[in-house]
Amino acid sequence: MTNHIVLFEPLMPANTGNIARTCAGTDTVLDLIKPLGFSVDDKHLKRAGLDYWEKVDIRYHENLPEFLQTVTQPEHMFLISKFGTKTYTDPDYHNPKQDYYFIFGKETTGLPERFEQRYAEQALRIPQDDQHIRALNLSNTCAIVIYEALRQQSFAGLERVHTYEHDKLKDFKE
Ligand SMILES: C[S@@+](CC[C@H](N)C(=O)[O-])C[C@H]1O[C@@H](n2cnc3c(N)ncnc32)[C@H](O)[C@@H]1O
Repeated sequence: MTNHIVLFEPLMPANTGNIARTCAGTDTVLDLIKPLGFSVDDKHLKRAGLDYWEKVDIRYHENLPEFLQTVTQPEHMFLISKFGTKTYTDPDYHNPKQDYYFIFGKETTGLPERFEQRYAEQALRIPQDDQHIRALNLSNTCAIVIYEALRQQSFAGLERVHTYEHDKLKDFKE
């Protein structure tokens, strides 16, 4: 089973850097659909994700149709959209034989309307107060959704208990 975070035409390097860090920490593949709003040498991207970039399985796609050709199980592809009529916690993500794809829109305009309409049944919303904000921050939504999938997968492959030499809860150091 592989989880994928898919970013459609991301614009802001700091967001993508943060998301790369989340991917590195959760063994999640990062699919980037071009055009990107930054160069991979961008200093903001590096500042947000430099230590992690090399540790992430990053796959670049020239455009949305090209990305879609790589999805072997379209029924396990989810559009993360505030227009979704289902909640991101509704689907079952726990099957170890499946790959799961979570597709996020660009910071300004989200996902293309036609794409949202075509896969409306697979669009998931993260509940929010629409009177106060128009949308959540992209990198936060990635973390929210991937951790729900991981929770359902019993955090397989991740350390539930830390492996650090120094234990702040136990070792007392002046
Ligand atoms: C800043 S939002 C873009 C908002 C854009 N105006 C739109 O129409 O979607 C960037 C991306 O974050 C995700 N997002 C933000 N808030 C969300 C929410 N409440 N539910 C689901 N996805 C959300 C979506 O993937 C969205 O495409």
